[in-house]
Amino acid sequence: MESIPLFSVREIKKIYKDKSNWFKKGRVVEIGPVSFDLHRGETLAIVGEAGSGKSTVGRLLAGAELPDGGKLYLGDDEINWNDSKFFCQNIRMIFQDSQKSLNPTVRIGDQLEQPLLFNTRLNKEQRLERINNALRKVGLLPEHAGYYPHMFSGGQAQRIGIARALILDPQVVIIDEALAPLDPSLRAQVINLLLELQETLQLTYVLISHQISLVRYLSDRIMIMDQGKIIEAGTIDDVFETPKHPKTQKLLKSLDM
Ligand SMILES: Nc1ncnc2c1ncn2[C@@H]1O[C@H](COP(=O)(O)OP(=O)(O)OP(=O)(O)O)[C@@H](O)[C@H]1O
Repeated sequence: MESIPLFSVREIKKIYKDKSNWFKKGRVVEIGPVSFDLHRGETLAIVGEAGSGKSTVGRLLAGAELPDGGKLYLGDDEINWNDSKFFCQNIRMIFQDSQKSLNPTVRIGDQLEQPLLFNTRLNKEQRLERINNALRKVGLLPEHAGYYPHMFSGGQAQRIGIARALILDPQVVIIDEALAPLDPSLRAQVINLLLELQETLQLTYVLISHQISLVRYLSDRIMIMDQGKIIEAGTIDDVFETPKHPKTQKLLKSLDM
């Protein structure tokens, strides 16, 4: 294993003023601090109940939200939080509802072309080649570029979400609850696809899920969050075999293992 981690996260945190209801008005919600190191090709799962802060961490990692503290490094380089182009090119996110995150009025090919237009200097022919390759990588066909989102099933839409995340050849991919909405057989297919892509492209994944059962076979390490804090972290085998925190033990008990 390489000695320098590919992706290092140091004490990132986010502070929100809770506006969710009148009684809690003014209450401060603090997410983090969160720190971890990931080597190239590894997967970290972030697991926690609704509201534990995992999606906030995902958005911070992808540069979609600015933190109230902390640092990110890709290899040796500290990432500038305001460098959205750098985030676009290196750290991408796959969302839960691919169908909804696609623009219904724009053909898939044009949606895949947008990040290439904004972030690369490829010419039209090169862009088309990238789009065809991205579609093939996720098990779709070049002719699918001419289709509109509604012409795809949920599983295919998820594949398009993956193609879109990979089109700029990122190093880190944040997968936020992207497996939860799929039925078990489709989910197995998407998990296999993610594992295959990870191996061929040496991708580094952060997998965010509220279902601990979904992450076991995809992850090397796991971090459990509760009320904005990390309550347990370790290798997947250690945490599954000897969970230390009572909440982790409860999450695992609910698995019916
Ligand atoms: N934009 C925001 N403004 C104010 N509070 C927020 C904001 N985003 C998240 N929060 C608060 O931060 C906490 C964590 O939310 P977050 O969505 O990160 O949790 P989560 O574990 O991903 O939950 P879920 O699975 O429901 O998405 C919650 O208390 C939420 O109300």
